[in-house]
Amino acid sequence: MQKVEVLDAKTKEQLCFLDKVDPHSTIGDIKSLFYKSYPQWYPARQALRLESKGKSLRDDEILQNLPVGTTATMYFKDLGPQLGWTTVFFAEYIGALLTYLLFFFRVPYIYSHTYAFTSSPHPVVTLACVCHTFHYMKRLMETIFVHRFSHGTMPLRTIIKNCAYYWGFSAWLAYYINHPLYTPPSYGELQIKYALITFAMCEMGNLSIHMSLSNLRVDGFRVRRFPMPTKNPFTWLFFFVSCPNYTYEVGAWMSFTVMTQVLPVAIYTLFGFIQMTIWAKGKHRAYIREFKDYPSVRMAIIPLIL
Ligand SMILES: CCCCCCCCCCCCCCC/C=C/C(=O)SCCNC(=O)CCNC(=O)[C@H](O)C(C)(C)COP(=O)(O)OP(=O)(O)OC[C@H]1O[C@@H](n2cnc3c(N)ncnc32)[C@H](O)[C@@H]1OP(=O)(O)O
Ligand SMILES: NC(=O)C1=CN([C@@H]2O[C@H](COP(=O)(O)OP(=O)(O)OC[C@H]3O[C@@H](n4cnc5c(N)ncnc54)[C@H](OP(=O)(O)O)[C@@H]3O)[C@@H](O)[C@H]2O)C=CC1
Repeated sequence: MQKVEVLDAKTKEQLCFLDKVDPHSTIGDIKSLFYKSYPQWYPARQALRLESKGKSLRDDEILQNLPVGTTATMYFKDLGPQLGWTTVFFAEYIGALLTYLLFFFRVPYIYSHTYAFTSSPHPVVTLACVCHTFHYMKRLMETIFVHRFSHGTMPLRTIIKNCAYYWGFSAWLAYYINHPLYTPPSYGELQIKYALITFAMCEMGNLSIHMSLSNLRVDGFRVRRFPMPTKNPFTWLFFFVSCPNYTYEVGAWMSFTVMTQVLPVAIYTLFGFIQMTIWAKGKHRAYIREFKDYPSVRMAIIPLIL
């Protein structure tokens, strides 16, 4: 049996002393024991570390494999309120989807009252609504049926930030696309048709990558692997980039920009691109660090460039 003392990471004050812990226990088990003494800190809120400012231990790490003596000293940090990913994504995506529809149906008090519940004479406006709705419905379905998230939860402050981002931008895009004075794209049907084709391809590509990532975890979270192209041609982008799901996501929004020819859509695409590039570069660096045989030709998000 092993002893575990848990100290507050900030004050170094002892919060708990567990004197009979099975050495095969995981960090997740220790969090559950700690939770018994502190019911306000459910396991998902807890971060346990071996150094007060070090890296948080993963829930699946085993006590006897850690570099500790007979008494393991761990530092506790409260991560604050947490929400499950499915709840978070429902709030983000359903919010974005419904906000857009308010503008599409021109509910009163958005545009002049003479336009209340009228529809646009331009077919591209309806097509844009179908594409936007499809995009978020797809992401909702992926959240339920495809993704296997490693973090069980998300911080409450992240959901507030993400909802502001998605709902705010959805309203802004929808306002202009569904505006009674909206003018269709300069090159008419040809522009719309090509944009629709690339949009559909990018959506299929994005789904294919999400399925590949999910398949990496079919046998649980323990085996560490990096993603590889499969027989599905949409996954061949893995030959060139570490995060093709982001490449396809940016492609879908670029197509939507060409389809609607609306400046706020281009601005939203740019914001998404910047955010995804930051994440992709971080993940790319992590893959290179972890896997010595990582393909050197791969870039983070844009083949051969970025
Ligand atoms: C016209 C309208 C305009 C509107 C404008 C609105 C402006 C808003 C701009 C904001 C832009 C935001 C863009 C969002 C786009 C969103 C897209 C998506 O929805 S993508 C899918 C959703 N994904 C995410 O949102 C990412 C969420 N994930 C995270 O935030 C992090 O993964 C994490 C915090 C959960 C964990 O971080 P990670 O790097 O994996 O862990 P570390 O161990 O390195 O820790 C770093 C740091 O975070 C603390 N931490 C870790 N876990 C948690 C947790 N569960 N809760 C709270 N805090 C956590 C950890 O302790 C570290 O802190 P430190 O102080 O260093 O100790
Ligand atoms: N329009 C916009 O502004 C933005 C849109 N998005 C969209 O949302 C989608 C999801 O975003 P995000 O969560 O950041 O995408 P990620 O690529 O970080 O993750 C997608 C899923 O794949 C898992 N995963 C990732 N890498 C691996 C790996 N090497 N092995 C096993 N599983 C892995 C993740 O698990 P884990 O829980 O470990 O992360 C997660 O479940 C994006 O693909 C994009 O389509 C995202 C950001 C901005």
